[in-house]
Amino acid sequence: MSIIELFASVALLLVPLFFYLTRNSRSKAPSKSNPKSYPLIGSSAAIFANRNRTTQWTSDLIQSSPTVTVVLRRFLDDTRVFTGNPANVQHILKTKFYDYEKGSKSRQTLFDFLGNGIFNIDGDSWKFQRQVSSHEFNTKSLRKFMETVVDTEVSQRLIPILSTAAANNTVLDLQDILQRFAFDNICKIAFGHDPAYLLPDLPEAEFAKTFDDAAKISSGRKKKQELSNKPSLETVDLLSRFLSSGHSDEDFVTDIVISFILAGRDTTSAALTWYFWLLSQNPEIEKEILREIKDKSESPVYEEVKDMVYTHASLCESMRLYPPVPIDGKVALRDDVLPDGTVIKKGMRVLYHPYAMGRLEMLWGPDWEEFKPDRWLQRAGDGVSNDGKWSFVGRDPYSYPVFQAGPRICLGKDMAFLQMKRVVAGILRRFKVVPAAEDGVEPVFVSFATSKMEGGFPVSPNLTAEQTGEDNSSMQGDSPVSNGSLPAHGMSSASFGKHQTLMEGWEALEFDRNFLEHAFNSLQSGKEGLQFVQEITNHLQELWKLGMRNTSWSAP
Ligand code: HEM
Repeated sequence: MSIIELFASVALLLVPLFFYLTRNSRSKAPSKSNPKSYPLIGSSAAIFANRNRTTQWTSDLIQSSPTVTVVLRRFLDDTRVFTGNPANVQHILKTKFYDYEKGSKSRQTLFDFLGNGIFNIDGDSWKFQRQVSSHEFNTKSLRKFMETVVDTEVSQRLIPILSTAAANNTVLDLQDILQRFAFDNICKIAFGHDPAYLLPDLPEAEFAKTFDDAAKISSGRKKKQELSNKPSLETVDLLSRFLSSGHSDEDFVTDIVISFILAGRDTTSAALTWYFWLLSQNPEIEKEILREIKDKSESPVYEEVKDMVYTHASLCESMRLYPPVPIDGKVALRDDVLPDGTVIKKGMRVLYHPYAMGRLEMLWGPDWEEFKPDRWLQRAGDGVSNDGKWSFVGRDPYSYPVFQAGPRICLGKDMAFLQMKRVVAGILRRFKVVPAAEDGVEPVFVSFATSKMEGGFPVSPNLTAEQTGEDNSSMQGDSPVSNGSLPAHGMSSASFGKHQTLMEGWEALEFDRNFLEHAFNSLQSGKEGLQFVQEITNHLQELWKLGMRNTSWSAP
């Protein structure tokens, strides 16, 4: 075959391939909601150019799309659909629940870390874990345990650290503090042991090391007698519950507990970080919250927390603008058409976008940019004889899928609100959170798995005697701590980043995978992550060998 004939044959083969690969890219002209698409590479150039602000970029595309859905083609026809349309969200999360799954690619990637934990499975296995976990989550005793854990962490760690910073006029990174707080909490609730990550000196320990410590400490509770002698609130963590309630499969318990730790770590802290920033910009709203909190006891009982409707509304409103999980999605198991007409091919990722949806005028009105807890409230009474009490008006979960929606809606939602309201009450009773940045400097929203404030959230916690009526000096005298301060200026992620934590590894990840996929990749990239998994697994194996499942104590 001559050279010319060879070229001709190759060209003949390539031409159909070229037309196949470019068929979509030629179908639409670029527009505000439709970035330029090229043969073979699709919109990869625009995706790359916006890689540091993908949440905002995809949100802008959705906002300017008439259908509030955007189709982005990546390399070699790898297509992703981003939608802000509540009907589409309902379709993938509920109506066609069994046609949209986490997907096998995501499952395989995450398997080594999450195994068959609730986050990583579909079908009957998921259904079973969901039932078991919902049962444990809805017990009054777990709620009480959680209240004790949160109140202890607030009074013995959080407040002393803030008090000392206020007394010494130092600046703290509130984002870091809240992450440490959430980590201590979730480990205590999941394992029953305290990793002590929120300490006055804000240890720079590697995140994974802290996990290791937690696992090591938790081996102390392996003593059978200790457990049977202590059927108290202190021992009703999730791990003990699963083991003692007949779920004796070692892998099952390991996987489920790891899923919970992951779920509870960065979500509530992300929500609260943005919440305190919004309050600092909206003093009138802060005052209203304070009015509500001051009515309640110092350690409010459950009914009092439930009654904090204005605070509840303000948290919902804050997560509307800054959702802790800004983008999440599923994979189509078969060809489909979304309610808005978008054609879905088997294997495509369909992502719903809570961040964009919280900014849609069609859902929230022309004042969507305003932080307005009133959107979630109405005055109780008949409208004429107004008794002045607020009542909460929830929104359709498909228009506000901040906790996902449908059968897989977040299991920890109620627990998260109870925790957050207790933290808000604990802090606002005593402190005014003042951002250290100059007025007018807005923090930057960054999102990888969960949302973060770029460079942290430097604040000066000011004690507010007029708010509490307390003698603050005595409070500071009581506090056992702290040098918990960080430099006020020039703070960047790097300044907190000496330790290669899970969080940081996490942050290096691609934007549009589901958030557990992110977590796994980062863990996989560091020895520490795998070591952590090993530790937990070892711990559970030992626990298993010691026959903890046979202990006879029961939860109160
Ligand atoms: C503000 C706080 C929180 C937010 C915004 C939030 C949000 C979410 C979202 C978006 C999902 C769906 C993830 C996916 O499947 O891709 C989810 C699932 C889940 N969340 Fe949360 N979460 C929060 C707090 C918590 C807490 C504190 C816990 C437990 C300690 C928790 C436990 C779970 C569990 C177990 C699932 C999996 C449910 C299932 O697949 O059936 N979450 N959450």
